[in-house]
Amino acid sequence: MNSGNQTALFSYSSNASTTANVEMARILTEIQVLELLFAISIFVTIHSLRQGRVRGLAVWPVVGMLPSLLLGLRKDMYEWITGMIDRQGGTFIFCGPWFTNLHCVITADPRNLEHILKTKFSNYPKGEYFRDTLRDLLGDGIFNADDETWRGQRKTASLEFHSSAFRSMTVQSLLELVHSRLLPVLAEAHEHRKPFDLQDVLLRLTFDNVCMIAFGTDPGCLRPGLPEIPFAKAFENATEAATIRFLTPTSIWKAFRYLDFGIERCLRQSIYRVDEFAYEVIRRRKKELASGEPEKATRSDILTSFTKLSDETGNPYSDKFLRDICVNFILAGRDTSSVALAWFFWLLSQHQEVEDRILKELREIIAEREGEGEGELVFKPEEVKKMEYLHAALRESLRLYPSVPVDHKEVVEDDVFPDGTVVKKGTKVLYAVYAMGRLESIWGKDCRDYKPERWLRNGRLVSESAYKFPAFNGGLRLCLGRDFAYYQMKFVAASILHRYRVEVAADHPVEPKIALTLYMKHGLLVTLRRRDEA
Ligand code: HEM
Repeated sequence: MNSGNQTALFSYSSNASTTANVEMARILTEIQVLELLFAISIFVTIHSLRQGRVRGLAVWPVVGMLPSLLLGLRKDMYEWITGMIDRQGGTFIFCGPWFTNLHCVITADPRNLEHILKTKFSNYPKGEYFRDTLRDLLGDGIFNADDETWRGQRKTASLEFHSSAFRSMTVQSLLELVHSRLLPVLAEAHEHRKPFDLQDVLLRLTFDNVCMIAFGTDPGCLRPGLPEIPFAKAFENATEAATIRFLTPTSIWKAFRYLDFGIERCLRQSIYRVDEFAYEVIRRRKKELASGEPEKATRSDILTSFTKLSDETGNPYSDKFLRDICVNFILAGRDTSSVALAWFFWLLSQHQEVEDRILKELREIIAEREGEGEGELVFKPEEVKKMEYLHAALRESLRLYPSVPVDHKEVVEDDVFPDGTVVKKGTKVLYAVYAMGRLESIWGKDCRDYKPERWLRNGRLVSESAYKFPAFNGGLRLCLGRDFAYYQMKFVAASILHRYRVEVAADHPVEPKIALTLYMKHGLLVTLRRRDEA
């Protein structure tokens, strides 16, 4: 019994020491693991920060530069990118998390832009990633197309944009919109003395205008009471939802689309409404053209022109292709000039001396009129052409606030940029148009000042390389609507400024929104004061 007890005691103490040893070993292992993890994290942190010194931002395992990007997004993202590019000498390689589409090269070097947009144009298409992301909305339209699909549309649309019929249609449609819709809406706002969102009013104006150009139809967004128009709303929702795809891993948005879930469901429904409108207009137009009424057949909008043409096989274009063409033109022209005008009016409110010079120019132009009656003053196309200071003021505003703040290409074959950056096949390349307007290396010490004189020599407008000032893109894909956009902006700005002083509401916050187009995040709240008021 005793010996048995002793054995039990012995065996107990031997068991106890084994358990203690096991416990000790476990604790030691845990400490070692913790030490190892600690050492690894110190190593990773030092490595990431060291990488940061060379590459501009710390590069963390798995998430890459995402933490710094998120910090940048909390403030002003465009300014953050500008600072980063400036510190990196003009080109910056962003390493996104491995599970996202965010890896890219961002450049603001004019030499690189010339290389991408002109010299090696065919090596830098929009690419499959861009096309895939926007295909549901844009189809095979000019914005989303490369190679032959793009070339054919570009050629036809370019001929159209330069035809005198098209020019007079755009001039006439704008005149009607400004004088019978914009000015009455402004007069009403002035009468009620209440602040209103000028950016919204301008957006309605350019949306109606571009629909008249693309479809030959006026959706009527700009009307007293500023009604909500289902087609315009659907277009806006579709663009916003499609933009979100750029920030979402491809597999995730595709899964959401498959499940018809969340933002993808909203996108599908919005595109459905856009299509409903587009196909109805196409159906009506084809019927009109078939009826042979001469008045209808002489329309010169984009839809009518393309409907009369045939594809390379000699067949008329399909309704789907006509829809794609029109939707792309609306996307191109619906908000670019309006947001540019909103920033322009805001800059003017900060620079009285620029407004005074514009008014002087308008007075001089009006003074040249001879023997004209007292009726409502309507600026003529030849007068708009003479507004060179106003042109310079708008261009300067686009330099600081480009409507398309960042643009995108994809590399076809490995290449080296003129600044020495190596780009591999499939790399996404962004060119930071917003940053380019704020680089001392491009514009000198006063790069952040608003100075229309920058664009004038002896009072005459001088041009600048599109690779230094790419607000309208450059090279073979230069904006097709550039001349019209300047005409539109000058006509609208002159018609408003001649009648009203635009006063931005005190303390109204002004900052850019992160989107494909540089909207003012909170709109532009203004009141109007008539020029002839005391
Ligand atoms: C201030 C106003 C405008 C600005 C700043 C602007 C800017 C641009 C930019 C940056 C591009 C290149 C986009 C890209 O390829 O990714 C572009 C292309 C284009 N723009 Fe504009 N745009 C303006 C107004 C307009 C208007 C009013 C129209 C038509 C009525 C228009 C029609 C086009 C078309 C058709 C393209 C495609 C050209 C191509 O890919 O070959 N734009 N525009």
